[in-house]
Amino acid sequence: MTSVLAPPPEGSGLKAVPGVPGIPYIGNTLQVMRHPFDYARKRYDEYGAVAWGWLLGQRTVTVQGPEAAEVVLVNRDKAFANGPAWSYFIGPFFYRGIMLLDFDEHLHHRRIMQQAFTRARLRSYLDAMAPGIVTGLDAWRPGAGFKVYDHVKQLTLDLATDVFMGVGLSRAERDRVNGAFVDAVRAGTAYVRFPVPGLRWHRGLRARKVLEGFFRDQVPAKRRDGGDDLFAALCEAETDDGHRFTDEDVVNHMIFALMAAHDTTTITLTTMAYHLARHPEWQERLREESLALGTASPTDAELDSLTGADMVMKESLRLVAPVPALPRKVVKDTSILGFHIPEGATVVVPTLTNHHMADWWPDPERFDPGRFGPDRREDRIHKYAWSPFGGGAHKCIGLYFAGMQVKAILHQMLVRYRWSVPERYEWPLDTTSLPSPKDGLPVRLDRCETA
Ligand code: HEM
Repeated sequence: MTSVLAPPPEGSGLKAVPGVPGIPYIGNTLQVMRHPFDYARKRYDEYGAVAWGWLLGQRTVTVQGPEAAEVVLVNRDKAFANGPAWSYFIGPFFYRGIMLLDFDEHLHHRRIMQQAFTRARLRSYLDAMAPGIVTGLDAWRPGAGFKVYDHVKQLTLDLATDVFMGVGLSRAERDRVNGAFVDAVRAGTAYVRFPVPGLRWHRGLRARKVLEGFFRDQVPAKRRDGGDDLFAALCEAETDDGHRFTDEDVVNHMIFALMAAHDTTTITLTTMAYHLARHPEWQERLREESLALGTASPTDAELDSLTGADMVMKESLRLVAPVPALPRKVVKDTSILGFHIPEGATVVVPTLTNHHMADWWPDPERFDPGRFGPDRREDRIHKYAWSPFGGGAHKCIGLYFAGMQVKAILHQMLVRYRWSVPERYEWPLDTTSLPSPKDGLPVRLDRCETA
């Protein structure tokens, strides 16, 4: 039965947010997590862009479409806060990560962090990453049933150890740290949100301790010795007016940055690999583009020139947004597109499903990288129609780095391997946590004759 979230203040001219809340606390959580696309379409058809329901234990207003996304992400009257919203999901595991800070404090940290993401720094990260990409890919074993997701995830985790931490680790130590990250990320979408030994939440809390201990032990040496990695960059980062991170800030930001970087990049590359397997003509086009560079280790400018790869990356980020939803807590009464949004509610921008809205994207389910070509630029329909990196004050600080890393890895994959899936294969996408293929995306991997 339809019920309104809260009556709007008298004389405000605002409308009440409609919705079918469902059973308190549980509501429509299972449908949203298991069938996000169907559910979003149904809700949009019934209620339009702004509707509410219980989701993961909270009264949640889901706002669909780029217009509402812009209001929330640009956050002109500072009514939407990141910290309390994200903390609910990942706070115990990613405590005081920059995405969980708000307003003046967030700005203060962001200005310092920006020093670790300058063009010069990114170039040195790319240089540090290049040998690891080659070694990692050369170790892949061609054949049937090669699980792309699992291998790419291992590769991006290993690269993170080189580029982000810049510390030589034994395989066992790497696996311990990498395992802790995996547990910390998975904990965010636990159904049971308190520590029961053996379950996701409990494992996440234990993982946080492992990570804190690991980074805390390394900070003094990093501060002393410096380096070309993100860890050293965060230790050295200083604004023009002399602000720097404390040791605790560095630990918190490192833990967060690793999480922010590796799963998102893995999902992007896996989605690209999936569509390139289903569309061999695009795979060939990108391979030719890569081979035409005529170099074993492309520079950032050369990677930028891979326009086909860029279009495929954008289309893959559209079809599967690695961060599927951006939650915000409403810290004062406000409005979205004429609807009254009361303080205390949670608002969610569902990027994953927004990118599939037929009102904004022609033939939205179709893999069609050409929509990002210079002659079409379908994303220009609205500034927030394509927003896999979010927007406003919290817009992804690593978006350029992500593009470089994804293209550097894809380039090396294309020149070494050709991969395919059976004609009718469709991947089973798991959307209960960050999106990923349930089957790991098994492909037939063959070495290219040119490699
Ligand atoms: C394809 C890959 C990536 C995607 C799709 C992605 C997506 C996002 C999104 C949607 C947000 C905004 C969250 C919000 O507004 O609540 C964000 C924030 C952030 N991302 Fe990324 N990200 C990617 C890669 C990276 C990489 C490689 C790094 C680091 C090297 C990174 C670091 C961050 C950080 C630090 C924030 C928080 C920024 C802030 O709150 O000021 N991301 N990312």
